[in-house]
Amino acid sequence: MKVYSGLAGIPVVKSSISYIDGEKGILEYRGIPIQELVENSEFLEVAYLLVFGKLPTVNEYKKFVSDVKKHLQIDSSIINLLEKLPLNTHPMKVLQSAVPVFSAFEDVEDVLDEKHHYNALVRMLGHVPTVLASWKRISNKEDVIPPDGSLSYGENFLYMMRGEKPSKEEGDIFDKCLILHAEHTINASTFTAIVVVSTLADFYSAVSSAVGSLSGRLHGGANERVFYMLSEIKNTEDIPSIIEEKLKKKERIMGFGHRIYKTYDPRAKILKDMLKKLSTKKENSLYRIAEIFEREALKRLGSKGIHPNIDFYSGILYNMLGIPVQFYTPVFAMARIAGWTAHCKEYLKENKLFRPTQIYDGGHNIHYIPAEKRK
Ligand SMILES: CC(=O)SCCNC(=O)CCNC(=O)[C@H](O)C(C)(C)COP(=O)(O)OP(=O)(O)OC[C@H]1O[C@@H](n2cnc3c(N)ncnc32)[C@H](O)[C@@H]1OP(=O)(O)O
Ligand SMILES: O=C([O-])CC(=O)C(=O)O
Repeated sequence: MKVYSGLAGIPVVKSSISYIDGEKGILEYRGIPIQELVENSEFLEVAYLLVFGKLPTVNEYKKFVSDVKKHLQIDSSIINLLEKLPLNTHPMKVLQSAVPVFSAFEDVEDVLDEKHHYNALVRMLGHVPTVLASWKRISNKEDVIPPDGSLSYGENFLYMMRGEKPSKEEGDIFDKCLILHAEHTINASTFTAIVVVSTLADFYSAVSSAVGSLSGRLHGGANERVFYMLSEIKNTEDIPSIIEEKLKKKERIMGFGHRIYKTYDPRAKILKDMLKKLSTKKENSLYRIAEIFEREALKRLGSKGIHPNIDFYSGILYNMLGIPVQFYTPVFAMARIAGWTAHCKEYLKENKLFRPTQIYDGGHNIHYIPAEKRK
């Protein structure tokens, strides 16, 4: 028997939700290239596409958006809960704690029932932006701003978080970021979600667990670390030695490398293009640093198939949109609700409890030693 470390290269599902060609740098959602969706669609439409397998008709989409917007308002008990938390609680932990509480507002009769899948999806898409924006305001001792359903999904989030309405351009940029983060086959957090749902736990438990999985620095948590890494650079001439030093110490370069992509992550390319366009209008020193960092890191890592991933450039865009650094990974989670839900729903069609095995390499017949005799 052999151990498949990290399950690398082992298929655990058949799925029609998204497709990656890691050699060519291709990503498709339900067969549609990511570039085309970023160009033409909006996040909630993409969420619908991912979960229901097709683009919605005009009426289907109207109903879906209206159902999500009905859930932008959260119960005052959730705000009370947030108000009791220590002010320095990381927003990923806040999110991980808040999502299971949403189940108190839905009578989940049967996890296999598609009604639950729909209800949980629209509730989480509606509640999560409000929880995050409220936590940003509460933790800064600012007044919570109620949602404004007349704004687009992304505009409303920026408004609730910042306290001022974003421009149309800011709303569009944010929406495109959400599309790019919505889904990515069986990554660690999506795998977590389907493992949880395979026990027939509800979708809130699956998503809460997935949020925990996404928070780690080898996964979504890298976007926050990239921002700190780049912000610490005072002089661009130091970049080559900073990279050398990290590699010498066997440290990972945050925002670089991927289990599946052995070339440039197509999402990073789109984010970089968006930043490049914005930087021609307004000088952005962090983007300039990131570009030089990328060039220098690629000189050392590119030949090993280690390139920028989605987490490398996203934080610089979020920074431009006025989103505080600790909220970069939570914003990733907000978008990924779509992918997690799509996979949970798909997995339950032919559910099989996840229960892998192990190769035991411990001892046998070892006897209990009373505490006073232990060394
Ligand atoms: C949304 C996302 O989750 S995207 C990924 C976000 N995570 C990061 O940006 C963190 C930095 N990146 C990494 O740690 C890795 O690239 C991972 C974990 C994402 C994927 O790596 P894996 O496929 O598991 O490869 P693994 O960890 O086995 O690394 C293979 C080799 O590449 C090296 N390597 C991989 N990524 C990096 C990196 N970012 N910096 C330096 N070296 C790296 C490893 O040190 C290892 O070298 P070795 O064979 O000499 O020991
Ligand atoms: O696919 C992965 O392993 C990580 C990733 O890029 C994502 O989840 O977006």
